[in-house]
Amino acid sequence: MRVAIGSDHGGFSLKEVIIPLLKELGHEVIDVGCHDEQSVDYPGFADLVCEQIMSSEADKGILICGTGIGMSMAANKHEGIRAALCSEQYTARMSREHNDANILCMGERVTGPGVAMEIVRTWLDTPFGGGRHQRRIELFS
Ligand SMILES: O=C(CO)[C@H](O)[C@H](O)[C@H](O)COP(=O)(O)O
Repeated sequence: MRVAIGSDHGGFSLKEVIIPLLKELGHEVIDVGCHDEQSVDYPGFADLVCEQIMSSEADKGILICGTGIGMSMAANKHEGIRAALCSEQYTARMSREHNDANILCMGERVTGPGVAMEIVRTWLDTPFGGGRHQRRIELFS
C-alpha cells in the first residue's frame, strides 16, 4: 500500500517512529514533512496528505500533531477525505470497518509510541465492511 504521512512539530517524533514501522510492514511511504521539530502550522501538512489521496498517488494517509485534533479538522474539510482521530485500537478498527476512514490521525502528546504502532497495524489491516456502512458514508459525502 502507498501511505502518505505528515506531521507538524508536535507530531514529528511520532512520525519518525511510524515511518520505519510502515516500511517494515512492506508499505511504500510518502513523507510530506515536516522534517524537524521547528514550529510549523499543521493545516499545510494536512493539505499535502489529502492531496496525495485525492490524486490517487497514495492509498491511505496518516497525520500526526500534538493532539491529532487540528489535523483531523483540517483534513475533513477536503472532498472525499474521511479522517479519523484514534487513540486506541478499537476506534482504529471501527474507523476502517464502519467509516472507511482513509486518513488516520493521532496525537503524539496523547498516545505513546507503543500504542500508536498497534493503532497503525490495526488500522492498515482492517477492511471496510461495506453494506449499511457504505450507505451511511454516502449520506454525508
Ligand atoms: O493542532 C493541534 C491541536 O489541535 C496540534 O496539537 C498542534 O500540534 C498544536 O496546537 C501545536 O501547539 P504548539 O503549542 O504550537 O506546539
